[in-house]
Amino acid sequence: MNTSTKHGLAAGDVGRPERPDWTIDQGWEHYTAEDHATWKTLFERQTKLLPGRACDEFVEGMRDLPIGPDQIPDFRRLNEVLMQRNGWQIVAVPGLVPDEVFFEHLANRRFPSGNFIRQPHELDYLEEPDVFHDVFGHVPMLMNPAIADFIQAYGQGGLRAQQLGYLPQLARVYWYTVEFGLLQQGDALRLYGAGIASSFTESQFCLESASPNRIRFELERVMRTHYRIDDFQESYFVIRDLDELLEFTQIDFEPLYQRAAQGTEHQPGDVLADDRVFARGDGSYHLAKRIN
Ligand SMILES: C[C@H](O)[C@H](O)[C@H]1CNc2nc(N)[nH]c(=O)c2N1
Ligand SMILES: N[C@@H](Cc1ccccc1)C(=O)O
Ligand SMILES: [Fe+2]
Repeated sequence: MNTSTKHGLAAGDVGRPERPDWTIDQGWEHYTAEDHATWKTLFERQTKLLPGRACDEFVEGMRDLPIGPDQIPDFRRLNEVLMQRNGWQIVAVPGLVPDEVFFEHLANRRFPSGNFIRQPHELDYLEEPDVFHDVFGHVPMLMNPAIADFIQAYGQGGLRAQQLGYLPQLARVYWYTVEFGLLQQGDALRLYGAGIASSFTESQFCLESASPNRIRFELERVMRTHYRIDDFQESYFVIRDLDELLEFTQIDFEPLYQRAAQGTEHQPGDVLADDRVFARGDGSYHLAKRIN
């Protein structure tokens, strides 16, 4: 089987996963020199940007992992470290997998990662998560105990939200935390979301541009808020620290889902009267009482 094709499927097998859980071999031996060179380009430009922008926990996770510029990481080696640290492992998948498959993996502390890498002409934009987004963006954070437990609980919560019929509300929580979350670190804001940690342009935009809103995270508010998949976020939501995520795992989401689904939905750029918004002055952020 040629596992280096984008979807990792053998000929004649198109559209059908080889295993019911959609996992495939990473096929590390099949990466080409060009694939490794793409990784190196992405790794080097992103590593320069992240000090002072990514939270300390991201930098520490990266430091402790066998992830470097020269090669696309081998999941077998990542798993030795991750498994020993907190029982998580990476499994290779051909791209986006169905929601229930995704949740089932997360609930069992398996993180599905695309095995393919983007093409040189799509360094800044791609539609499906590739190995750079999944490994560079997500895996350092998975080394952190709070994120490790939160993402497992999200998998369990996903299966429940599906049964209750509130998947859109739950997916927004994931989007505005694990993918695009900011947190407070001293007087500054830092990024911890993988979607911004792995993006050359958005890792700068989310912290330095005057244009997006940076709003104190509030669960029900986030559950009501649509997000953009085709452009920079218009709003980022800010948590106090990663332990705040653990508090969410203890909350029964069902009543929040019900209220969020009945109430008004918000567009990505909306700022509401009750929002607490971070404003920037003199290089540090402070929480404005209210901006409107
Ligand atoms: C709602 C859910 O979190 C989301 O849509 C899932 C679906 N399948 C996925 N599949 C992969 N490989 N990676 C992902 O991030 C997701 N996200
Ligand atoms: N506590 C949530 C589950 C969950 C945990 C963590 C993140 C998201 C959701 C529930 O009751 O369903
Ligand atoms: Fe992601």
